[in-house]
Amino acid sequence: MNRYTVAFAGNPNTGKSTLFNLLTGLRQHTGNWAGKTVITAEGEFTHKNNTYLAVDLPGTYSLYSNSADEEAARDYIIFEQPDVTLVVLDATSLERNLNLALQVLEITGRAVVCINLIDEAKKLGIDINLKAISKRLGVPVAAISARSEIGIEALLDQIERVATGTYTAEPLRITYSDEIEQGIAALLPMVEQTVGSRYPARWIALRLLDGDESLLASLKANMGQRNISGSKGVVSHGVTACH
Ligand SMILES: Nc1nc2c(ncn2[C@@H]2O[C@H](COP(=O)(O)OP(=O)(O)OP(=O)(O)O)[C@@H](O)[C@H]2O)c(=O)[nH]1
Ligand SMILES: [Mg+2]
Repeated sequence: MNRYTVAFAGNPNTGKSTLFNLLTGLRQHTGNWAGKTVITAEGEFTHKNNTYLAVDLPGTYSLYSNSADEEAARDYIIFEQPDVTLVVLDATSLERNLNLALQVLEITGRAVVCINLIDEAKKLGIDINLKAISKRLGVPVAAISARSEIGIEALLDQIERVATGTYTAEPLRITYSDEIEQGIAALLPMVEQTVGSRYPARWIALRLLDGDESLLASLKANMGQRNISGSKGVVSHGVTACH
């Protein structure tokens, strides 16, 4: 029996805590207003032969640095490196919700996309082509209703495939405008040299181009000041150069 970590990410109010409670038997607070989960809650569940540590992250619209919640969710995914990041989406607002999924996929391919509230989507006549979405995103996709307990076993099977490495992800890679891609290409070797292969260098380069000081501070805190400011001051230089 192996033990894996699964982080629950998603926009506010998409049912992360409802799913977390269903799986772990815990009672993380849920409700229909935004921003309830302010600290990460942890609980365990088992599926088939494996145990999973579930981590309920705060709801966020992005992994930029607009709020403490976004920084907490971002730092968890980057530095704790869960075996699986489960991105919980609201089936009734997929277009808006997919933005966060794309951001997660820029950081890690060890992800499962969970489309929740399919009971509500059904009522609205929304038909979701799971196969097409999964093919496009390059990671497993499951449709569930956490409240009505629909689709949970299939979701757990997908989590297992990613956790155990039996699913080979090909996470969608966004190609940006030429100007941004050139900036990434210029920064990438320096970022790779500074942070090593453990961290998502392309994504970090992208955030540094955007002047994300909070990410830089987190990198420094998590990797140690000496590594990151390094002999050449590589990453700091990247930030100032691109403002
Ligand atoms: N109809 C329906 N409602 C759901 C479902 N899952 C969750 N909900 C409801 O959606 C609301 C939000 O659920 P939460 O679990 O608190 O959402 P959350 O993603 O943890 O929210 P934050 O912690 O703010 O990010 C609650 O009223 C839930 O009962 C579902 O599958 N169907
Ligand atoms: Mg919650």
